[in-house]
Amino acid sequence: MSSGTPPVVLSVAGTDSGGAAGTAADLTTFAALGAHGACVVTAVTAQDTTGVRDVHAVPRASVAAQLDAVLEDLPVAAAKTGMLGTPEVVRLVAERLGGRRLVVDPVLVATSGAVLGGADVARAYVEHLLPVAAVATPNADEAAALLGRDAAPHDLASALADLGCAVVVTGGPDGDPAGEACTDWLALPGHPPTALRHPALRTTNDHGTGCTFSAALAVALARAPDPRGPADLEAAVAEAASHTLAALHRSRCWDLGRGRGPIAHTFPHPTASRGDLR
Ligand SMILES: Nc1ncnc2c1ncn2[C@@H]1O[C@H](COP(=O)(O)OP(=O)(O)O)[C@@H](O)[C@H]1O
Ligand SMILES: Cc1ncc(COP(=O)(O)O)c(N)n1
Repeated sequence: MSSGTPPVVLSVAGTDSGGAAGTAADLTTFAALGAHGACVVTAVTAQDTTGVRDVHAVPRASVAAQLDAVLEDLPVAAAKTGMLGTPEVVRLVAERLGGRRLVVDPVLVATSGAVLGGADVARAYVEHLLPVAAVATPNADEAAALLGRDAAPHDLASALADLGCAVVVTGGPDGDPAGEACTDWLALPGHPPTALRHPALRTTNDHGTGCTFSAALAVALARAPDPRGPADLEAAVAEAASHTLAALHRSRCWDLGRGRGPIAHTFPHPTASRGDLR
């Protein structure tokens, strides 16, 4: 690759009109971490910080055409999936991106509680996409929905890793009685799960956190020498968590919207330091 050329990382996700989650979170995270972002849109949501008002699923043929356009032209180093919306699109993504450096964030429910993928979508993830992914990043609720049963986060991580991919069951601050630490559980097929702990931040501006984390993980995997090796995987997850924590820290005092505000995707720029623009 010629000097200065960034790695290409692909987002396959839905849009969020409020600019907090989905495609917006992915592309801004890729840019912040020095990757060129390509994007395949699977759904258009009418969404703000308080909820999701409407979802338009992009037809399978159009998602397939977008995937073909990107894959036939660009050297995609890694990809991540967010909201896929329908079982047909989950299967399509498994066919086109399976076996690559692929991070699957199985988006089923938004921070606001809106359902973005039903039981049929959850089944398609388990049957088709997780077995061909490099890493899956469900939160504990999504992991339970995928397995159809509840259990402790480390058990959920182990059970999902049995499908053949590495799994990070992410945990927000609610998992800690004191609310001071977050524990993400990393499980690799055939290995006992490992607890990865980092400080918890008190904030209501966390819309888009899971998208930011999985996008940062895809960039780290794009650069990893051995993306399936335990050491590189653990380092990539730690990098993604630290990027996410820094982003949550930057947005913690923001006052945007009436609901759970966006996590910061931007890096402060010297010429854009006036925080009071309205
Ligand atoms: N309040 C918080 N403080 C610090 N880290 C957080 C906080 N909330 C989530 N995280 C971290 O952000 C990443 C994404 O997790 P999570 O919020 O569980 O995703 P999702 O949006 O899918 O529920 C994980 O590494 C998790 O530990
Ligand atoms: C289009 C789209 N993709 C993903 C999410 C999940 O993000 P969050 O869990 O922060 O609501 C979302 N709300 N909208």
